Amino acid sequence: MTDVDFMRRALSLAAPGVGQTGDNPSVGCVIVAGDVVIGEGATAAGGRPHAEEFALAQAGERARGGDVYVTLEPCARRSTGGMSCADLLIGAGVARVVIATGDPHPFAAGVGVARLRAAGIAVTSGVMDAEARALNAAFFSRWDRP
Ligand SMILES: Nc1c(N[C@@H]2O[C@H](COP(=O)(O)O)[C@@H](O)[C@H]2O)[nH]c(=O)[nH]c1=O
Repeated sequence: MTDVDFMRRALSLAAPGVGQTGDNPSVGCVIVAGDVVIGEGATAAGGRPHAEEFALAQAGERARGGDVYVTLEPCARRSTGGMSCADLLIGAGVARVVIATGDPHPFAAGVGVARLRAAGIAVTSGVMDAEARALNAAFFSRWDRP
């Protein structure tokens, strides 16, 4: 299985939620140990919880050292005041995060990636970028506006 295979699975988790997540984009997340999926999830209807929260809850302790595939840069701040997904991933001890595309929202906008890297997590971005942007086209056209 390749990065593209797992990202395709994450995108397919996010697809049914498009249009149901309010102001939030619909995001998919898959956590893998070796080649085995140990957790997965998508943004809940209404926009919360986030995809990573579901996937981490399912993976539990097995997430340590795992690879995470997520269709959007993990958030670095929450409007609800809870833990950001970047901090949750760091706390879980994952080894690598593969991201389809950056989050233009001011609650992430490069800060999520920078925080993961500062914590020693390997980050790869741009895997199926165009597909991820097309999936949440309304969200991206709203935030990418100058
Ligand atoms: N839906 C979604 C994200 N959405 C992003 O999270 C931020 C808003 O957080 P909040 O208002 O607290 O729900 C904002 O940057 C938005 O683009 N992020 C993720 O890591 N995973 C998810 O599943």
